Amino acid sequence: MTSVEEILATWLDKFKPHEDGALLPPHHDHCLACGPDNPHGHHLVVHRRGEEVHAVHVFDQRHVGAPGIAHGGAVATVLDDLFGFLLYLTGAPAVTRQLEVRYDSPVLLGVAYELVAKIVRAEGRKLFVEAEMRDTSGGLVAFASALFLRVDEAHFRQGASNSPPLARPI
Ligand SMILES: CCCCCCCC/C=C\CCCCCCCC(=O)SCCNC(=O)CCNC(=O)[C@H](O)C(C)(C)COP(=O)(O)OP(=O)(O)OC[C@H]1O[C@@H](n2cnc3c(N)ncnc32)[C@H](O)[C@@H]1OP(=O)(O)O
Repeated sequence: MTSVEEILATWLDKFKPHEDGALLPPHHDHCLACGPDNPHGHHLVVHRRGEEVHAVHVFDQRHVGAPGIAHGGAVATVLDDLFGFLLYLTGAPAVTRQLEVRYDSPVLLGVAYELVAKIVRAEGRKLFVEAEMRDTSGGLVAFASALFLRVDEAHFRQGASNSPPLARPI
């Protein structure tokens, strides 16, 4: 498991400019939504597309809610994390202060969906963002809006003494 200090050591590199079309780096290797080394994760892969970020994503049986349908919390996780890739376009880390998800249609397991997120407005530390998830016919299946707040390194150091986690499942 990567420690907070190891993540901090490489984090600022990720905020260097990324070209249009570039593959954007995961937040860290064990991030629940985008970390390639998290066996429970979504392994979200995200590219920059102009001033937006873009992904094609398939939920699998690990994310099941009702049979055959993705759990709403899993959908929210992916949308929240997609917003986290917009931060690479802003040049500064931020965290979710509020997230709202509208579920328009069931998100089916094993089916590809297209996700796009953008910054709607920036006011000081505040970033107002929106995302859409569409099926291959272009139908809107989910819409999310969120407020992210810029934070400094001290915010992330709050997890340092707990990484890897001290608590164990009982
Ligand atoms: C440089 C080094 C970097 C190192 C990086 C290390 C590794 C990083 C690894 C991975 C990063 C992953 C990145 C993306 C992953 C996906 C996103 C997530 O899952 S993030 C996790 C979930 N979120 C939290 O855990 C936040 C928990 N909350 C907090 O810690 C605090 O609430 C915090 C810091 C976010 C804000 O606290 P306050 O006390 O600083 O600020 P307040 O007072 O709440 O609000 C500031 C302003 O915002 C307004 N505000 C608050 N809520 C609002 C709302 N709902 N609508 C409109 N305005 C609102 C307020 O009125 C205020 O405005 P006025 O400054 O006075 O103008």
